[in-house]
Amino acid sequence: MRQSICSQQRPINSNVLHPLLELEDVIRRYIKCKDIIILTIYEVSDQVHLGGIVAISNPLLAFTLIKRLQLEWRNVVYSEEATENTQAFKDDYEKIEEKLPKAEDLEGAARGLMRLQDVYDLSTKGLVKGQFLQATRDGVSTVYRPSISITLSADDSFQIGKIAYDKGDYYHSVIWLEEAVSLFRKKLRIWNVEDEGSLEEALDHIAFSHYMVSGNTRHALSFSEELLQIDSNNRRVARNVLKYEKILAEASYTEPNNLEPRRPNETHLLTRKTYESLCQTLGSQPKHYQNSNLYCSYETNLSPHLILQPMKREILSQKPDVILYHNFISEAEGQKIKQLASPWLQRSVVASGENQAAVDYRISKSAWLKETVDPLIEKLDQRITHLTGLNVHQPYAEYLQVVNYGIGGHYEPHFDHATSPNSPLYRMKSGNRVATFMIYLSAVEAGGSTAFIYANFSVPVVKNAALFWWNLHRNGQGNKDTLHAGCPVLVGDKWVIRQSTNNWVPTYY
Ligand SMILES: O=C(O)CCC(=O)C(=O)O
Ligand SMILES: [Fe+2]
Repeated sequence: MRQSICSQQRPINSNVLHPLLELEDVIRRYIKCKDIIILTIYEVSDQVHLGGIVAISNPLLAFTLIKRLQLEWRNVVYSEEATENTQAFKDDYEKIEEKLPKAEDLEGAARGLMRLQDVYDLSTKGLVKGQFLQATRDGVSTVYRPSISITLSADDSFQIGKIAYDKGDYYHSVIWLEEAVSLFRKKLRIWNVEDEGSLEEALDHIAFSHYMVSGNTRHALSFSEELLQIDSNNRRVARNVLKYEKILAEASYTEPNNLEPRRPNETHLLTRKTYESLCQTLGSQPKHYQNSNLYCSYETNLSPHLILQPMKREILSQKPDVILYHNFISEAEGQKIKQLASPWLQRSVVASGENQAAVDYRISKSAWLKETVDPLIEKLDQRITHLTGLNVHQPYAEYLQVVNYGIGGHYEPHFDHATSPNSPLYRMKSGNRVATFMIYLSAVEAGGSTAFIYANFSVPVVKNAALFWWNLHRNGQGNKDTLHAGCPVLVGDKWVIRQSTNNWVPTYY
């Protein structure tokens, strides 16, 4: 016997769960609807309740949950099977539909999953089975072991492949549709009302993807032939079969040298290889015992405010200077900052020429907190000043920025200082960013480290610690060694506060 939904303990504090809780209310009232509807909500509830909030940090659960709420629920509610006695249910569903994840959320979740798969070199077959496996020279290694295993269905794999396909990303469509085809084949034409895809759809899309990604006409032909056997009246597919046969029969046809689909470098990142290996490992920086200049100490910066409670300082690197201050913020302060920022979070933007824009290479949400919002902000500002000697008030600095990276959220390699005179920083006459002070407000379960690309090391997320580095040399020139990145969050929810100080020069100088 399943436990009643109403008696189950509700999880708290997760953005993704709000619409689910409302759905539960609707469902409770129409619990006598078709079994399939009840099953779907039970399934989601079970998964969520079993692992609580921890489980929702699993990217596979996040994707399947968003897919259920965005796509599968709609398919069930508007299905023929659900038409009897469900008009009232439909009305309620339409009332809350606005709050449910949108198609763009589903696309974002799928693309986040593909990003994680690329950066952490995860096997697609493993992901489908709920495992986070990475190919190594000696076999496979487990990158992360989830507390509950979420397997992906044929339709889940189809949906990820289809999202890649619609973007013209045939590399990912091939690898995900391969899984979808093999799972749909095993289902022997059993169709679920909530499903969007089918074996026919998957064969159709994979045939064209193979043709597009590596000119693999033989694969395109064999998938099209399989489809034609199932759907013999499909004239379009029959024409495709003829087309592929003709190409292969041409005297001038030569098999492409490399039929392995090649991964696209969408953001044209030159340092991608180093960046990804730093996200997977922690790099090869010397250890403290190998370099006596990298040591831990208590720091007061000669400030009377820190004499009684010095800060635990760990020097991580000297080229560039990077320092980690442990326990910089308390648990309660971190919680409070997250609460203050939450209502104001919006998609993060970056300087793009003279403007600001949302870009694929930075995926997170952020909010700016002025000192007037709460006395805690001023308290933190002062603590930063006591420790670093830097003035962190306007116009010598920006406002505190709180950043939240969800699953797959990242910030590809970049400099915090402006490298072009057209940067908005110069237009505001605030000077360039001298230093960055970044506080980790949360731990993550896997991924999310801060990677210093040229310096070849990465810093794992240490909850409540603060990372500090100088972006500029003493002469005001940008320090190229500071190229750094926020690796994608594999499992968890990463929160940071960042503060950049400027070398603002008053105009009367
Ligand atoms: O999140 C991180 O680890 C790095 C963030 C970062 O580089 C930035 O916000 O400028
Ligand atoms: Fe940065």
